[in-house]
Amino acid sequence: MAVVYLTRRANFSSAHRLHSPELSAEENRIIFGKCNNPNGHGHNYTLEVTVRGEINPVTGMVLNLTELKKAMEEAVIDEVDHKHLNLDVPIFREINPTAENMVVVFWKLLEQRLKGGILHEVKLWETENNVAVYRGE
Ligand SMILES: Nc1nc2c(c(=O)[nH]1)N=C([C@H](O)[C@H](O)COP(=O)(O)OP(=O)(O)OP(=O)(O)O)CN2
Ligand SMILES: [Zn+2]
Repeated sequence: MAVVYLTRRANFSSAHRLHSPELSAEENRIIFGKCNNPNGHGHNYTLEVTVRGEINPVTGMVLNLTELKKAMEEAVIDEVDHKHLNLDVPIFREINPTAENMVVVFWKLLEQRLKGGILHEVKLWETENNVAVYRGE
């Protein structure tokens, strides 16, 4: 049986501030620099989600891409698009919204939604030069 990797991409826009409550104000400024500005700043993120599985011989699909689109929209995009992550998204009130933390959070949301252990990779482009990847390890 052939195992195929299937990827769907989605875009969203969010504001965030990089800040750790475990650090002093000065340490936060030193570590996070301009990204620690209390007013926050925005990114146009690109999320890429890859599932992995055998091709269903009847449908010819690993997973219907329409289902993957819906799962991504409902589990992730609707929660974060046009939001200030630190203020409007409960989980990021507790977790610093770095790209690394975001991919792990998104993995958990998508894994619950997709079920069946088919999730392979969650990739988040924060800018065209900065990308974080998580494979559930
Ligand atoms: N390990 C991480 N480091 C940084 C993260 C992150 O999520 N993980 N995030 C940021 C900021 O969010 C920052 O906004 C990154 O974007 P930007 O400042 O635009 O990036 P650059 O200065 O590198 O801009 P280039 O145009 O790519 O030069 C910072 N660090
Ligand atoms: Zn940023």
